Order: sequence, then C-alpha cells, then structure tokens
Amino acid sequence: MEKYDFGLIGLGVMGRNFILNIAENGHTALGYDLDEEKVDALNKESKEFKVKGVNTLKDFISGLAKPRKVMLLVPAGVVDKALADLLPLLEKDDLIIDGGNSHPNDTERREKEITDQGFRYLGVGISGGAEGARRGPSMMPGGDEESYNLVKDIFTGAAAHVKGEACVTWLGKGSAGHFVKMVHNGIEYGIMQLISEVYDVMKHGLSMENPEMSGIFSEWNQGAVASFLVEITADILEKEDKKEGGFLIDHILDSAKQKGTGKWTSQLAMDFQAPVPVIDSAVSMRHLSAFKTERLEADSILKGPVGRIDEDQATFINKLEDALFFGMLITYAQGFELLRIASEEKGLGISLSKVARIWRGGCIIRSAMLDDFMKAYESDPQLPNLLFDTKLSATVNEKQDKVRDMIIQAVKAGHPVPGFMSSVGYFDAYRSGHLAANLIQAQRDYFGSHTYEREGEEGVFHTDW
Ligand SMILES: NC(=O)C1=CN([C@@H]2O[C@H](COP(=O)(O)OP(=O)(O)OC[C@H]3O[C@@H](n4cnc5c(N)ncnc54)[C@H](OP(=O)(O)O)[C@@H]3O)[C@@H](O)[C@H]2O)C=CC1
Ligand SMILES: O=C(CO)[C@H](O)[C@H](O)COP(=O)(O)O
Repeated sequence: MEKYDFGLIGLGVMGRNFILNIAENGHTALGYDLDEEKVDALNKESKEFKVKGVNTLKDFISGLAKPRKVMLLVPAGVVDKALADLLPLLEKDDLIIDGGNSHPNDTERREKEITDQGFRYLGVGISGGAEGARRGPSMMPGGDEESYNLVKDIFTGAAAHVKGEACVTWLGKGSAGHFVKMVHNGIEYGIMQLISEVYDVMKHGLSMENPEMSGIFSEWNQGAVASFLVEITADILEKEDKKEGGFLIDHILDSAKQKGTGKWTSQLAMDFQAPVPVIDSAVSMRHLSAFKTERLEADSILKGPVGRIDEDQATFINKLEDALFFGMLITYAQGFELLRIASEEKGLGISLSKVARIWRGGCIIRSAMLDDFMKAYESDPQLPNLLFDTKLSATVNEKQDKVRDMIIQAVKAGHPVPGFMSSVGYFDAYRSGHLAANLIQAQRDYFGSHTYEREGEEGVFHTDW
C-alpha cells in the first residue's frame, strides 16, 4: 500500500486548504477528521491531487510513511484530546505538529510531555485564513530545529513567497512559533481596531457613503498603509447585501466575536511587563462591543456630541491616512518589542528581522511597512524598539501633528478613537525622559511604606509623610 508523505488531522477551514496546498506542491497527503462529510469532500479532490481522506485514526496512522509527520489543525480547545487519541498509535521519532493557534504555555507543556515519550513536536503558527492556507500562508515554526528540517521542504513549498523568499523560517526553540503567531494576532487586533475607528469617523463624522469609503481605502492601499487589512476593508465596504438590499456592512451587528489570541497577547504582555496599549485597547473594545444591550441603554442616558467633523473632507481624510500609518506603526512596534522582551526572558532566540521577513506575505498583517521593519532589524538586530530606527522615527515625528489633530477633532465631535489615543499616548510616554512615576513612587511609600528610589542616589528610602 502506498504510504503518504504528510498527515493532517482536522479538515476544516485551515486543514482542508492546507492539505490541498501541500498536495499541489507534489507531496502525497493523508487527511483525517471526525466529521465524515469533510473526509468525503477531501476524497472528491483526489482525482486532481494526491490526497486521500480516511475515517479512522488507525487507517490514518498506518497510511503514513515513517517517521510520520502529522499536523493538527483543530481548535485550540481540543488539541489535548486529539493528542491523547493520537499518541498511543505513534512510534518513536514520529513528528507531531500543532499548526493551530495554541497558547504558548500549552505548547511548552505539550512539547515536554510529548518529547519525553520519544516523539518529536513542533508548534507552528499559520496565518492567512482559508485563502492563505490554500495558496500560500505565512508559517511560524518553533521547536526543535532538527525536527523542523524534516518538514522544511514541505513547508517552504506551501508558504507564500515574497521577492523569491518563502514566508516561513524556523523561529526558535520551544514555543517560539506559537508566541510569534500569538503576537501576530495581537497586532491583527490592533490594526483592525484602528481601521474600524477610521471607518467610524468617516461614516459618522464625515457622513461618507460606503462606496466612497471603499474608494478611499482602495486608494490608500496603493500608498504607505498598503496592507491586506486595508485591502479587504475596501472590498467589504462595497459588498451589496443579497438578502435585504443595500450594503452588507450596514446589516452586520456591531458586536465582534473573538477566539482569544488577542487577549492572550495582552495577558502575556502583562506577564512580561511589556507595554502594548494599542493591543490592550483593541481587546477591550471587542469586549465593549459585545455589551450591545448595555450600550443601547447608555446611549439614552449618557449625553455627548455625535457630530460632524468641521474640516474640509479631503484635508481630514489626509490626516486619517497619516493617523492610520502612525497607529499601525506603533502597533507593530509594540508587538515587536513584546517579542524581543519575551524572547530574551524565555531564551527563545527569536530573530526579529526573520519575523518581519516572513510576515511580509501570506499573513493577515502583511503590509508594505514590513519591508522597512525587516531592514531596520537587519541593520541593528539589537534595536530595542522600531521607533529607534532612523527612517521610522523620522516618519512618526513628521506624521504626529496630523494624528493629534485628527484625534482632537474626532474626540470633540464625540467619536470613539481609543486605539489612536493609545498610540499617541504610548508615543508621548515612550519619548518622555521624565514620566510622572515619581509621584506614583511617593504615593506608594505614603500609603504602604513601599519605599522609593531617589534620582542619582543608590538604595531605597522611606519618608514619614
Ligand atoms: N480560520 C482561520 O482563519 C484560521 C484559523 N487558525 C487556527 O487553526 C486551527 C483550526 O482552525 P479552523 O480550520 O478554522 O477550524 P475548523 O473548526 O474549521 O476545523 C477544525 C476541524 O477539526 C475537526 N476536529 C476537531 N477535533 C478533532 C479531532 N480530535 N480529530 C479530528 N478532527 C477533529 C473539526 O471537526 P468538527 O467540526 O466535527 O468538530 C473540524 O472539522 C485553530 O487553532 C484556529 O485558531 C489559524 C489561522 C487562521
Ligand atoms: O489566527 C487567525 C488569523 O490570523 C484567526 O482567523 C483567528 O481566529 C482570528 O482571531 P479572533 O477569532 O480572535 O478574531
């Protein structure tokens, strides 16, 4: 019986597309899913590609060439169960790859448990949604490098390519891959929040119609903020609603769901004491959006302006574009700084230039800016923050006036722009040689005798206030 090169468990949105991508690149691949319909659907593809779907784990395992290479693409909550079913059927040196969005702490625990039993384990982040999985995602592998080399060719063929370079590279030990994917998603939350604030101000502050907004986003997608998320926003805004007429966007409930990766980013950033306020505010805004009933009630009690922006539309739109550039750059800067801090503390050895390189294509946060980030980290791998790069700092310095002005006008007119406010607040705090934390030290000592440090003196002090 023919043995297959690669096995995939979970033939849903990502798994089905990824297995076809692998097969299209000349590898034979075997798929398994609990859902028989998904297995049948895969078998319908077998005329075109060397793929096959099977209904039992036993057939799946016996059909794979040794050492087996098995990737899981199942929801985070069922990974342990899927592993418990799988492990008893495997043999020493078989490789298990978790390709889903797993929490980095879970990946570390699983890597230890699984390698202790003689198997190999990789935690690999994959980004790009259904289309990326099918045509070329960005892939973020972490774990033992020797194990990665077993699937390096398969992954390199499947990944997106930018300027001839594959958007995949081994990122570091342990949870490095899943940590990078988690931060990717945190940045994704931040940029989505900023774009939604722009949309809100355009719609309610400038009274713009959907096709007009779509046109602006399309135009922006040719410039400094060119990115996948800006591109799809242009598409979304012009989509008509087949059910009730008008535009689909106007029929969608203003209450966003989440699977949790943005929240994990904020939680772990807190653990590492890495400031990521744009991401935090994006996570909070998703929570606030879900308070629909409460918000409707508050709308009748809490009064404020919901007014027009009093500036010429073209001038204000130009400010919005610069604000989006500024906010996006700050969001990336926060994400990269979190990666730097966590990588150092955990000893993961993540190269930030490699991260920027593999995020340039295939993934949800791909954008024109990533080329500059890659160059910044290539010229100085020790860069503490992207804002220290000469070119990037000059750009934010130049754009900040327009961002401030945009925020002032949006706030005066009563439109919520917490993502942008967080980006400027972070920028102003980060560039402050003196923050007001001296007062916080004094207050802590006043109420709790926590002591304080003095400027230019060693040691700690306490005052009987
Ligand atoms: N969708 C996306 O855009 C992206 C998703 N991801 C991540 O990829 C992973 C997979 O996501 P996605 O493809 O969207 O999920 P789906 O829910 O679409 O697919 C998961 C599939 O796995 C099956 N499954 C669940 N448990 C088992 C098991 N023990 N054995 C075999 N099959 C099982 C499910 O079957 P059933 O439905 O019957 O339970 C389902 O068909 C997740 O971690 C997700 O966060 C990452 C990037 C993008
Ligand atoms: O990983 C992804 C994209 O990169 C997934 O689409 C993820 O599910 C998005 O996160 P959330 O559901 O929390 O919005």
